[in-house]
Amino acid sequence: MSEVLSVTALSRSFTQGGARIDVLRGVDLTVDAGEIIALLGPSGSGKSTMLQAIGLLEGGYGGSIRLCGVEVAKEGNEGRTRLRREKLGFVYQFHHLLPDFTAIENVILPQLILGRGMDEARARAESLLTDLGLAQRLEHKPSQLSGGEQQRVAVARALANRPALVLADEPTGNLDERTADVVVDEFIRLVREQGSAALIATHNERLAARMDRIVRLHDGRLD
Ligand SMILES: Nc1ncnc2c1ncn2[C@@H]1O[C@H](COP(=O)(O)OP(=O)(O)OP(=O)(O)O)[C@@H](O)[C@H]1O
Repeated sequence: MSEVLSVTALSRSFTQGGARIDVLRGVDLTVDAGEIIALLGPSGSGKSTMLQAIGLLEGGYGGSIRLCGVEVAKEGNEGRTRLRREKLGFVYQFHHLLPDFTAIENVILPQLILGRGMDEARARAESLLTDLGLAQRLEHKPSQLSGGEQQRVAVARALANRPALVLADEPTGNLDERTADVVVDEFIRLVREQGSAALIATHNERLAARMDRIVRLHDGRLD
């Protein structure tokens, strides 16, 4: 299996009010192409911090992150931005959709940023949203959609560029249990269909059991 992500000795500390907390203390993780991994850990254990580092959203960490064979620390800002756009997709707890754009526009936009033509981007967005049961909601704005629908649009947006790795931070944390189950099932199905890997932080052991592998963050390391 080819390797999508290799994290070695990842560390991250914060200093708050003069006190230093070591949130990540040497995290090692390898993710193979197409692998779907649940990241579990109690509140405050550092799941979001870990996803932010892997998401190349923040510097300030120690250790090594290799994404699709590229050592991230050796890249400048431009290189990191390109890697993020080309290789990663993100789903957050709250959808973070652009409020003034329709569902389909929210899914088209990241594709245009990567240079895909409008017709192709629109066709891909429509196909993903239809697959997620939103064929009748393409022209709705986020505020006109239910929480579960908004999260489906966020899933479509994350997958639009066929990322090698999807990072999801509590993707169904604000949904009721039944809706969360359905959205996670659809999410996993689509990720599998297109062969992406995924690292999904969750508190929910039941949802985690549907994934290929579970890793647990504890005392700043993965068990
Ligand atoms: N920018 C920051 N400055 C100071 N401390 C921070 C910062 N970001 C995170 N922390 C601290 O790092 C620890 C880990 O936070 P993080 O959000 O990564 O945990 P989590 O496992 O995702 O928690 P939850 O499941 O509640 O979302 C917490 O104690 C938090 O207070």
